[in-house]
Amino acid sequence: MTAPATASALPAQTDAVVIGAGPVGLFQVFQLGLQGLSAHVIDALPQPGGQCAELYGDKPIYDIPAIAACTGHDLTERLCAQIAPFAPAWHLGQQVDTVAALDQGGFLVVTARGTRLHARCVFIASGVGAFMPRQLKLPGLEAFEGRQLHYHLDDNTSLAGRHIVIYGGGESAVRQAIACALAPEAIRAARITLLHRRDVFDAAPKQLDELQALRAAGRIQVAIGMPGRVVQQQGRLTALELTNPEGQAVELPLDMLLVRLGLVPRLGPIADWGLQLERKQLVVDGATFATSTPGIYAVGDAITYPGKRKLIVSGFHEATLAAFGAAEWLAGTRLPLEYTTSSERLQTLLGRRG
Ligand SMILES: Cc1cc2nc3c(=O)[nH]c(=O)nc-3n(C[C@H](O)[C@H](O)[C@H](O)COP(=O)(O)OP(=O)(O)OC[C@H]3O[C@@H](n4cnc5c(N)ncnc54)[C@H](O)[C@@H]3O)c2cc1C
Repeated sequence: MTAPATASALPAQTDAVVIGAGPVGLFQVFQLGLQGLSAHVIDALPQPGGQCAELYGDKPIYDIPAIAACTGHDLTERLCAQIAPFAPAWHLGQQVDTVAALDQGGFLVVTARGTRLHARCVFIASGVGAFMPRQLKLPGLEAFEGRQLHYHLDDNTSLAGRHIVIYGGGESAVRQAIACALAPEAIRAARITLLHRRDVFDAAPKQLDELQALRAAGRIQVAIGMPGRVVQQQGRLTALELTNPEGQAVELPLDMLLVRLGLVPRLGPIADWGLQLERKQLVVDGATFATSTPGIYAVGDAITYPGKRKLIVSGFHEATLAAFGAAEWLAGTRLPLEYTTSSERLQTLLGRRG
């Protein structure tokens, strides 16, 4: 952890900040809600779900208790619905840079986008690290980021009249190309090109069928080649120069380039927060999931303890005990176990009673 911070602007107050909106961070919010603790959730990605949404959104998971099969996206949706009664505050698309103990108690949590939160306790559910888009490195390309070069696209961004090139061969590139082709006509791109180094795409069979149908209908074009150079005119990115499979240099004109080469996890600033680490994993007490700093808890793939398994169900167990650990630490006393089936207090918190 960095030195005690002095706040320049008044940060929002909350019981808990949950760093990471993967499946374990989401379930952490639920368990905190049952303890009557409010939460703000922060994730570097623009949407919740962590690895489930980003790495296997359309693939099936078979080992979630009582759900015979669901996809990564399904699980994320179910978890978001389950925590809705607790109305967490969301801060997506921003990485947490600093967690600092405050002289007056609690922690100041600051993100790269300047969000400042004063929390009574902090839960690190950061998985394998903050997911950042894998960048396309070409001389001069970086200068177009945010204008013609993007790594994420909001659903309602208007591409009307433009030629968008989506670069990548994995699930997220394919999904993005399909979404662009099926966008409402008023905002749909004039031309959509999916660019990959070979004509083989790694996505779920349903998506591959959809891609094939849209290609056959001429709504998505596929370009094969490796980008080697940017072409610009009067400060505008006008094309990418590709080396095609025959080894020739060809130009692919474009108005917008969306790079979807997957994500790379970065442990990032967590290593600077003064917490005990073992092989880049946070060391926790397996009874309360407290880290080496009182008031900071850690759960999910980010942690290590004897017997740790990197499974979603293990993370759910950890989140449950971490919420009890924090609630008892804040209350200074042991708290009773209540069941959601029979506790009026819990049912009221869940919005199941009038
Ligand atoms: C291909 C694949 C298939 C899998 N299949 C299964 C399965 O069938 N069953 C199963 O149980 N498990 C499965 N797993 C493992 C499972 O996905 C992980 O155990 C689970 O995602 C861990 O959840 P988490 O919430 O701890 O971390 P993650 O899902 O990694 O989420 C962590 C989140 O924290 C964010 N973050 C990190 N650092 C910061 C920061 N500083 N600021 C802001 N945000 C930050 C990241 O952006 C990320 O969104 C699979 C994993 C993979 C890769």
